[in-house]
Amino acid sequence: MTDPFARFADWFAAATAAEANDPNACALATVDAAGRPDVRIVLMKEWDRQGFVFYTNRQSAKGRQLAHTPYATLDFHWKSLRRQLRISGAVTPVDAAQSDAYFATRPRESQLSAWASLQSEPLADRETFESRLAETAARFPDAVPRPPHWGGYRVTPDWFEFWEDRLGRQHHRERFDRAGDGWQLRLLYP
Ligand SMILES: Cc1cc2nc3c(=O)[nH]c(=O)nc-3n(C[C@H](O)[C@H](O)[C@H](O)COP(=O)(O)O)c2cc1C
Ligand SMILES: Cc1ncc(COP(=O)(O)O)c(CN)c1O
Repeated sequence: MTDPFARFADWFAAATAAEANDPNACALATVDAAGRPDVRIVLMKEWDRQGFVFYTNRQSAKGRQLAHTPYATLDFHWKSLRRQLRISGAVTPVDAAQSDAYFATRPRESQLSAWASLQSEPLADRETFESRLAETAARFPDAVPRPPHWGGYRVTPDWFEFWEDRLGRQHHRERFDRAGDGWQLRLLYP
């Protein structure tokens, strides 16, 4: 199979069937303005041939890092399957219509949190956050609009690596590199 998206569909379906929770959880690696790496878990919410989308606060540490260096690597580890998948490429913001559509599917509490949380900024105490949540709830008694600073990012892959555990650490690694309109598949030593 030399189509990494078809392979992704297979592996993601298997992970969805096998994992106890969050088969869409992946580590998101970014680079800060000083060239230092950073990493945290996000949930991959949408994907197609254009790439893999997660949602966050664009003013967070990761948002600032992506504004400065618009590249990222995602790393899924499906423990029950003993599989790892890395996906790396350029990152672009998801457009307003798609971000609005996703935001509208979230529970009200999560929507309020997106307004009330100054994600990654220091928080003096828990009460400060709770009073910001209460103010936001009063401000939006009905539908909660998407905050302008909250939205999706799409990682458009230029490579994938599908890693599978084998006995004796003789693992199987398949690396797909973008090559013109298609993909070049090579094995890597474990
Ligand atoms: C399982 C799991 C899923 C998460 N999903 C997201 C997510 O989709 N978006 C998000 O902004 N933060 C998510 N978080 C929180 C992030 O890991 C992180 O704490 C937060 O985004 C701030 O990261 P930053 O300071 O590097 O920007 C998740 C955490 C866990 C443990
Ligand atoms: C702060 C934050 N933002 C966004 C998400 C994405 O998931 P959801 O849209 O389902 O809340 C998560 C998931 N843990 C999260 O913790």
